Amino acid sequence: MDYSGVVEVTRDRNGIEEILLRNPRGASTRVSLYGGQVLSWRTDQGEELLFTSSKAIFKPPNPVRGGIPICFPQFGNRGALEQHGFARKKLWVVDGNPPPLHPNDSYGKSFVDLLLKPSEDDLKMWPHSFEFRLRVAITAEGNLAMVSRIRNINCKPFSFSIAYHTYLSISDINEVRVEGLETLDYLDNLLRRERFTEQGDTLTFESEVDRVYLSSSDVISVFDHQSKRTFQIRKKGLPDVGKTVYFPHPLLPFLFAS
Ligand SMILES: O=P(O)(O)OC[C@H]1O[C@H](O)[C@H](O)[C@@H](O)[C@@H]1O
Repeated sequence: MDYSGVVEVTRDRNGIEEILLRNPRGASTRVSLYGGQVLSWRTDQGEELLFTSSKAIFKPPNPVRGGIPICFPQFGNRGALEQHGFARKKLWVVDGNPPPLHPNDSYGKSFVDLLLKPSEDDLKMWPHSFEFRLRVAITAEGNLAMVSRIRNINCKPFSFSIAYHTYLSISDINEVRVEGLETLDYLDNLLRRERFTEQGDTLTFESEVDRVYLSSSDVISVFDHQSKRTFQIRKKGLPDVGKTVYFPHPLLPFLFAS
């Protein structure tokens, strides 16, 4: 089974296209061309798995606080660009003819490929010619899969950061624990990025947390005891994990950066 099941293309209130993907069992994801941002991921029972803030502003040029903003070419304020770079505030296009990916990245998945190229203005801020290809896919099992490919289209080397700034929907932050970050070093954004080592076996949350865990393993689990749901987050080629929890809001943004 190999299908690219784009079910529907709609326009949001600003006239920007959104693409709905659905798997045969009915699990779905919706991605906006604004920012290449996944805004929804639903189970086959229709339950939303991503959080979007009720205060999110759906009006360009604001970034949307919710779903999965793409941070590129900078994560956070670690660089000269605006917070999280410009990709989350740009209009992406659908790439009808992307360079081939590994067959496993297509097999049994419903997917769409998006493309971002720098505008003249972007090149003034960040003078590097790139093509950013993003594949968003939903698997036969209802998993959400994202693959990013950044191509340097001239010969001058450049470095960048990328993050999937994923806002997971959880029931009650007091009922959540995270496994897979034990014993790692992290930079604490609430303490001027000072470096600490994680001591606990699993992580629970009692107050605001804003950290980047360094060189994490490729599987992290987020257990939500109240909703009896476990998110398993698998990554490849992205070394670090960030974790931000705002209190008292019931959301657990989770992100990966490199
Ligand atoms: O408000 P935004 O620009 O979307 O950033 C949202 C969050 O991004 C990261 O998680 C940073 O570590 C946080 O300090 C920041 O609050």
